[in-house]
Amino acid sequence: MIIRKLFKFENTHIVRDCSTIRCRSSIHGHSYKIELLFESDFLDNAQMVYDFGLMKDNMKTLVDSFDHGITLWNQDSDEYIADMKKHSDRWVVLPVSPSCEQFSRVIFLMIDRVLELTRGINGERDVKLHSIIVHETDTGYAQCFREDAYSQKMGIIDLNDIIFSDAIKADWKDKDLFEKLKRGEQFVNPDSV
Ligand SMILES: Nc1nc2c(c(=O)[nH]1)N=C([C@H](O)[C@H](O)COP(=O)(O)OP(=O)(O)OP(=O)(O)O)CN2
Repeated sequence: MIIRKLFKFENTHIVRDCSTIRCRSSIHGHSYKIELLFESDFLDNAQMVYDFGLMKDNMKTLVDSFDHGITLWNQDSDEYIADMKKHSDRWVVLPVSPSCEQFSRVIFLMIDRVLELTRGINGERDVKLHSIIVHETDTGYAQCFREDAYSQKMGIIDLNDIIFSDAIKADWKDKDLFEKLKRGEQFVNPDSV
């Protein structure tokens, strides 16, 4: 069975080198819709695959980190990156260009790591991240499956190369969340949310 949780955020970017002129030459924003799809053959003690409420802790924190921020590609010009950081407290630097394809890969890697490191305490079994869908507009989306997220052909993405600004981290309940994720520390789900 597959279950799906939808999150939303507002984010701005420029996507260098694409064919769409407005997209490559003007900073613009999107109201992103992010779908997290999980699968399991089993149900937990509440006869759910994975309680939606549990997704509103670390998973939502990471997705919401992009809200009202600008996403920057670390290969963009130093001048552009410095200027954007000067005018926006909330920025994320990625090792990849912020197309919706790469957004979906980045978010897959983060959510997959959270799931891998989180111990469920309500009988959750064999829950796997099926895919991430990133809707950039009402008419265009990318869906990332496991093989895409870890694809050498598309380029390996290293979590160590993702940088959240201090203003973003200041909003996190656990300021050390991403460091813990990168170090592989275990999380335990609460019994109530
Ligand atoms: N495969 C991709 N194509 C495009 C991406 C992308 O991430 N992946 N991104 C863009 C731009 O960001 C652009 O803002 C969105 O393009 P488009 O779908 O053309 O947006 P519109 O709102 O103009 O779409 P309509 O269907 O005409 O309303 C470009 N391409």
